Amino acid sequence: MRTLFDKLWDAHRVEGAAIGGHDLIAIDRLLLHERTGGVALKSLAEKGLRPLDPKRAFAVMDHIVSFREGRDRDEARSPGGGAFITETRAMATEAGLNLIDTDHPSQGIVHVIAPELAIAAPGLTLVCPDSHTCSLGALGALAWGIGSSEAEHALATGCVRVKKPKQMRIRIEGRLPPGVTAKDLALHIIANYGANGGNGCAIEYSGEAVADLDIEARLTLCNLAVEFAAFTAVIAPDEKTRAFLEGKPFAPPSNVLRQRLETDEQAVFDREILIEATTVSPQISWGTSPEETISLSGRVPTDGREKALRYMGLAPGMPIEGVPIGGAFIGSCTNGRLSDLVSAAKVLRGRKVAEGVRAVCVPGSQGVKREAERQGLDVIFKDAGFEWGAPGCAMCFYAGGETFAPGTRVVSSTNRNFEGRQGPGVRTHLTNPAVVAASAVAGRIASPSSLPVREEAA
Ligand SMILES: CC(C)[C@H](C(=O)O)[C@@H](O)C(=O)O
Ligand code: SF4
Repeated sequence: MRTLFDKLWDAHRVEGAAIGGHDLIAIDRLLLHERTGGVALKSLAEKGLRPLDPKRAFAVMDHIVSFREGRDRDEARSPGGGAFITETRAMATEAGLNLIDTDHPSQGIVHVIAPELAIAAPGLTLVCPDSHTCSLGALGALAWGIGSSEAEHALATGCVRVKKPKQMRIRIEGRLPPGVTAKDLALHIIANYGANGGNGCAIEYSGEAVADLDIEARLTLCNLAVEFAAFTAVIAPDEKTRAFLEGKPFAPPSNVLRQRLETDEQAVFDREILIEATTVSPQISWGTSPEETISLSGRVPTDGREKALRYMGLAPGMPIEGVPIGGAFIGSCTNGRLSDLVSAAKVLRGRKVAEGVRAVCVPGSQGVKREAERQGLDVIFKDAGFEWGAPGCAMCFYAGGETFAPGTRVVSSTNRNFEGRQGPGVRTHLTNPAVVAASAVAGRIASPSSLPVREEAA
């Protein structure tokens, strides 16, 4: 009796190659970005080695690229950052990798474009020197983040040496209430079990509420697994997965996509968690770790955590709703997909961002941007007073260069709220895109339902 994860693992474990408790796992597809992937390519070239199978590797530009609409090809968002772009391009080209360059029609955040292009698909192993590679497990792939030197190894050998993790199943039964998203579910889990709750495990998310999620929402749920200290996350592929991937450029053939891939009924996990979906509410982080999260209608905790409170400029026991903000960001591999932009635009339509708030939306990929523009979402965002950016990680993490002013309180659709994550002194509150939009309009942390009724709707 095996779990889905066991099946993925066994199908890729190289027989007879285990050493010191580690297995050798064959990698189907390797993703690299200009921030950490370029390092791996450079180191490999310096050793005089070449990728074993360059067409299995994809070099993507996302972390350092400028998010200025109309940016130039080599324009970075941090001083000196252009070298990451030009060097990665040169080495990826020389090595014969698939290159998704800054001006490529599919460019975007690696974890956003891998599903869009079906580079990630059920049954495949994928690695990338980036921690949020766990997102791709949402498609039934075995995908996890590695270091640059492991990426170099994977390029050269097509394999990665890795210890098989323990396994945890998180079943989410029942239905999420209206207005509660996959982001809220993920934050709820981290808040309740702690940022170390995943404890290095491979997590399988299952249950009615997970089956109900569309693929983009599943990607969001799995994206935050690494903030739960999990090795990775997986979700069994279903008809939605197949429908999502079919016909995309790198999709496996239909008969492969149709294979059943799921946990056997009697399979045993090292740990099981059961969550009742109806108990989950919209969430927002108040502190400097994703576990420092409360319900949007809740109050800042009164027990300890003084350092986080001081950094965030909050007092124990105060309601989080109503706290004035200076910035809003919608984007990232967590919530920078079309459905995220749609949910924010629904709140923004016919409304304006409050004075004194800098609001920025950066679609996760060129594909997301194109579709959003086709639907007129860019007009809604811009009319409301949002900046509309060019795809990339943008303000999800500070890379030097442009950011919010020090001390600015920012509501953000991203996944990390560490001190300085979005810039020196910047205070990040993680939440879902609709709450980001509502807060931008209100000029304070606010739920969409608390906004005054729009004139046209009155
Ligand atoms: C730069 C990269 C290695 C990093 C990661 O691994 O996650 C980044 O994407 C992040 O989100 O902090
Ligand atoms: S969008 Fe943010 S979390 Fe995602 S890969 Fe980029 S920097 Fe990392």
